[in-house]
Amino acid sequence: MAKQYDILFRLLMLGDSGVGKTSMLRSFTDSDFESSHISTIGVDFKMKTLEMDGLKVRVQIWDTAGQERYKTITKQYYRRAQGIIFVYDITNYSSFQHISKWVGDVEEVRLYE
Ligand SMILES: Nc1nc2c(ncn2[C@@H]2O[C@H](COP(=O)(O)OP(=O)(O)OP(=O)(O)O)[C@@H](O)[C@H]2O)c(=O)[nH]1
Repeated sequence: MAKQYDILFRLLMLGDSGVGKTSMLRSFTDSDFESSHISTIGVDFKMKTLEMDGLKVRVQIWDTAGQERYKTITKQYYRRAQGIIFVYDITNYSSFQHISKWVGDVEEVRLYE
């Protein structure tokens, strides 16, 4: 059976609830947009395989819930990611200010592992 990919990247999306994490991901993997906001429960993921320099690169993107109540679940994924996409809503200044809090949460988990 042909190999499905040559390289796998695991990425994680973090940011406040409602900033558009799920929407960005759907747009990237399915070229689709949903106008209603259905909050992610815990963690969800989608994949996309891209061809780069003759290599099949599979990107596995983990979409986390922005709501505080899911923090215990979402933190479990901080360690496993090779890259993190911090998302804010350009029309919501506090969601931008909170980016430093999200970065701090990641540092807390990754520095003390
Ligand atoms: N106008 C506009 N609305 C957007 C855009 N991106 C997302 N939205 C809307 O913003 C709302 C929230 O989007 P989601 O992608 O569900 O947000 P989220 O960050 O995944 O939220 P949680 O799962 O609760 O953490 C939805 O109603 C989307 O339709 C955008 O670029 N422009």
